[in-house]
Amino acid sequence: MSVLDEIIDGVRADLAERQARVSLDELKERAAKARPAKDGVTALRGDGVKVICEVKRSSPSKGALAAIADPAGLAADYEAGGAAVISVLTEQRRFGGSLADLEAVRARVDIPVLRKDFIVTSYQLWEARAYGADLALLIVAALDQPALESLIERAESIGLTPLVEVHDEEEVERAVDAGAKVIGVNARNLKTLEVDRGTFERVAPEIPAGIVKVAESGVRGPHDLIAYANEGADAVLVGESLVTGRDPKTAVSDLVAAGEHPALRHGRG
Ligand SMILES: O=P(O)(O)OC[C@@H](O)[C@@H](O)c1c[nH]c2ccccc12
Repeated sequence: MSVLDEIIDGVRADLAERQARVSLDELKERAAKARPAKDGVTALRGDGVKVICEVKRSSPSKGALAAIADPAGLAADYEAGGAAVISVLTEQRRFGGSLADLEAVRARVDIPVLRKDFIVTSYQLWEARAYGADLALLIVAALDQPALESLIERAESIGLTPLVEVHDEEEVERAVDAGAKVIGVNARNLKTLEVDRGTFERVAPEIPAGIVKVAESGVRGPHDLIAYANEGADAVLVGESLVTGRDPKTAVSDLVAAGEHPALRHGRG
């Protein structure tokens, strides 16, 4: 069984518990009271490379990264540094996150918030909306094609922007066929947990013009952002280097400044 399969088994067990506690109707009521979702596509397009900053306590590959006693405070630092979107890991077992983290972050920042989890049912999309998310991650490798299609549709119908994650050319094709408007290329293979920074350069040319391209994982600092930008990234998603660094706000503003440099040639379109 791959790491991804193991993670998803745990996610399904935790999900079953929440579903036993909170009915779908209750979630929908809560979602109806949430502030309307902000458009994730707009937030990730435009001049300069957008920076998505992640609140992440631990990871399956590295174990504990940072305690993050105050996720909302960290998100506020990210926002002050110029982040375009905040990503909040809500998976509990391997990443140490929760819906409470999502809710706390949502209450503190004005920019869009991404629910980062292993979403396998529409219940989780309703949760995302109920706890204030504007975007939700959908991992192609975790879903069969009918499930991917229906989750993209459901996400959009309730106002969420799906960030559809791929690892190779075949998954790009599936994402595009399913109607993805924002595609994230994850340099970390979720089956082996290895990071290959060459993944984006290989896979991004398969993504049609007009779709927002996000380079995910392995960004250590401005030089990695610049490399991804030159390979056509509209945005980068950064976690570990921000949560383990000493000054997240400055680290984000250094990334944002690098992404705004006029010499950068973005592959936008
Ligand atoms: O911490 P990093 O290497 O900067 O990576 C962030 C993000 O890309 C990574 O957390 C991630 C990308 N896709 C995921 C899917 C599930 C969980 C986590 C992820």
